[in-house]
Amino acid sequence: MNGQLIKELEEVGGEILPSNIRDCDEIVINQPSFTARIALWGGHLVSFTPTGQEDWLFQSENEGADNRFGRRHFGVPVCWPWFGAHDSESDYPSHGLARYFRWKLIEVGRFKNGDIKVVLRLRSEDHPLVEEMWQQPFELKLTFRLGEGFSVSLNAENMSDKPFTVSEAFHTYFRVSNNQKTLISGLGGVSYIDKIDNSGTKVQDGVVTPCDSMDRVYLNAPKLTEIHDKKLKRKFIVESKGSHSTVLWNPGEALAKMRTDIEDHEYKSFVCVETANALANSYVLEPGDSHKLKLSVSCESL
Ligand SMILES: O=P(O)(O)OC[C@H]1O[C@@H](O)[C@H](O)[C@@H](O)[C@@H]1O
Repeated sequence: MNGQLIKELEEVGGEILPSNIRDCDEIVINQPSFTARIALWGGHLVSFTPTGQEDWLFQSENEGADNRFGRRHFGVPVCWPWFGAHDSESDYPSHGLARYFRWKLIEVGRFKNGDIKVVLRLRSEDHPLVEEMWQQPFELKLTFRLGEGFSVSLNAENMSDKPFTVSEAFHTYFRVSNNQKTLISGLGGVSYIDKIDNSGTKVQDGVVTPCDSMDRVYLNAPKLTEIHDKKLKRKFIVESKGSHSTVLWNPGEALAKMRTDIEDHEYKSFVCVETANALANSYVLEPGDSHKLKLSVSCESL
């Protein structure tokens, strides 16, 4: 890796360490007010832990399968350029290709207010398999802003001469003390596709609680959602830009037991609130155009 970048990373209190995620390096940033980890594998924020608090993000104890598309994606996985199953290729992984390749660190520094900035990039030409799975050239840039809270922005550019359709998400695993007692507000009155009830359309009545065994795509969703955790006396404020869908997911007990990437009981410790453009909110990216998807997370005491 570029020596100058390593130096700049060290200047902001960061270092590159080996990780057990696909034997791929991880960026670790230690500040007086927080510690954060970003995996180059999949370009995802693995952990964000303000000093004296529990991690805001969930990680499984399970090592996951070791095959090419075996997953080990918690924290804030990046799903792009398709969300869910691929339209025609049944052997392609769900939720796109971005979380299965090594991203490159291209910039590190500070924002004006002192927040840490880390930028990663994935281009189609970085790996022959990327070009095989998605024939039209693209460039993805992920910008992490780490401070009192964190934000992640995904800038996607269509470098080809033809339009393509994108569905995408930040599939964030928020750590909670007990999914049964977690409450999500901000989605009242919004229509959603209930994927575990024959993908029927329903309308959200008030808050979502308990957060158990659910797989819902809220379409044309509001920009602000809150996750209330009474036991930890905290709420996450989840704000989105360039996103029109919010996806809520928790596997529940039965599905968790069938999955090979999490321990049986771990479904109780997270809820996925995903900043997305999915199903009817997918969009067409014209040649030369780019689109920015942004997630900002802050936390307040309850
Ligand atoms: O196992 P994966 O590919 O990370 O996906 C987990 C879940 O992610 C959610 O976003 C989907 O709506 C679910 O249908 C899916 O099961």
